[in-house]
Amino acid sequence: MRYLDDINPEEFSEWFDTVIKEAEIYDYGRYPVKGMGVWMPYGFALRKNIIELIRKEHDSKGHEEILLPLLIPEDLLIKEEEHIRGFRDEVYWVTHGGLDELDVKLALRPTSETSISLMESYWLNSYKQLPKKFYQIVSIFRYETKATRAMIRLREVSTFKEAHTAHSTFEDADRQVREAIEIYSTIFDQLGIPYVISKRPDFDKFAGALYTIAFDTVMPDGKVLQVGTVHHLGQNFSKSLDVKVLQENGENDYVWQTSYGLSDRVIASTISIHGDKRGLILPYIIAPIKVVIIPIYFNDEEKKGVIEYSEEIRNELENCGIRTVIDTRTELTPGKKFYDWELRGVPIRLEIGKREISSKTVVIVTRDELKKKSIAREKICESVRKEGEEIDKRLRERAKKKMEEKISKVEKLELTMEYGERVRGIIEVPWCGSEDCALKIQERTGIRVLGSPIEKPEWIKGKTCPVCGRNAVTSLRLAKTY
Ligand SMILES: Nc1ncnc2c1ncn2[C@@H]1O[C@H](COS(=O)(=O)NC(=O)[C@@H](N)CS)[C@@H](O)[C@H]1O
Ligand SMILES: [Zn+2]
Repeated sequence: MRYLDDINPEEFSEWFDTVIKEAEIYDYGRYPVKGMGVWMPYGFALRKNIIELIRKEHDSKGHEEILLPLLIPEDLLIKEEEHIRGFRDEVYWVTHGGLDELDVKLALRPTSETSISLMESYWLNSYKQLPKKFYQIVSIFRYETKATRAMIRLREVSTFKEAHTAHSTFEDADRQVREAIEIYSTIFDQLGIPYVISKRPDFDKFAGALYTIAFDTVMPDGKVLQVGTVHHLGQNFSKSLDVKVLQENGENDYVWQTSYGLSDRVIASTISIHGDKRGLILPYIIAPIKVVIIPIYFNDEEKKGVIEYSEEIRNELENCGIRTVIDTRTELTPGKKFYDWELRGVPIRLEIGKREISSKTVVIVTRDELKKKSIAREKICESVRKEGEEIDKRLRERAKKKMEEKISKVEKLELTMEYGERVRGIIEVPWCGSEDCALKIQERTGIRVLGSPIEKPEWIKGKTCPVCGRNAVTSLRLAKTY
């Protein structure tokens, strides 16, 4: 099997670190600051396409893109009590300007609820302006003390999309949470990343939130990665930063807020979930290079015709917006070229030799199936687009099936570390709903509580909580996480 299924954590991190380097996506570990990596040209183009997809979904739902300063003065950052308690150990501070000590310490933003709320206290004064939906795609900084990893756990999170919304009522903010869940579901579906959506336990919600909803995916090594989160912030930040609007009833009231974030982990999971032993398999929708043409000839006589035919096809594909390259390198054999472009995950390869010219066809090989088939030269744009859609559909379905195989319902949970050590993927247990029991399960098994499904599952009917024996009201998901 070429795919990475059931690869163990060490092998998987070896595969990931090697592929992002060899495919020239991301240079990690050589830049002399821990937790900060470099986007290389091909990786930057991939990141750009993923950002465009994220932008499109936010813009289509009435979000306005803004840009807030990187630095947050200490007195502003500490305004919301719970927020700063949660972030205190993670904040980077700027203390000097040149040789001068700054009179106020400046934080590198770990996230921007405080700075956006301050600006909203100037911008917002009437309910007629609400709901307001802002977002920015920036670098944020967190002094992560757990092991840092390329794209997955960074100290400079270089692709951080943070959305911040303001509403007249609690209910409208709740509606926004549901809209954010829709936006994230669409983004992950387009990237073929499968996910489970869970309400985090209170002991693991975002600092300053009323509640947190998280998108988790299962990586090839069976460990779970939190790839997106949505938070209902209540009036916590609007009260501490005095964001009030004149309501319809003539009262001045604090706005209700939400925030939701994605990061470089979206790129890391797209790479990891679809990759195989040969390297990347990039979904057609976000591949920087959609088609690579490999001209095949055995002498200069043939070469001229084959290159001409290839250029004609490349030009036609480029003209219909399909990024296509012809690999004319003379120092590599076709076989070496196949290997190189498969490593880079280019979704479609066209092989063109003299036979194709005479039969007015091309040989097409899709990166996920790696099977050759001959298709007509005419309507090449349409055929390539159709093949691209088929690739993305197959990638999405394969990934979803793989994840579902790694989710198991467990009625009798052994509350031991040995049991926890053996867990791969996600386990779901019946749960009484008490956070105390959830904490006990986490402590006794050593695996992380992801939270509970947002819709109550049927299967827990008549089942009991593995800790207290009371009737289950919902299920609790647990997993080894990044
Ligand atoms: N150190 C990190 N490296 C890479 N991604 C991270 C890191 N920390 C968080 N993330 C990702 O960023 C997402 C949003 O971060 S968060 O803390 O949960 N939420 C916020 O910061 C809120 N302000 C919403 S933007 C997380 O779901 C996770 O996928
Ligand atoms: Zn219980």
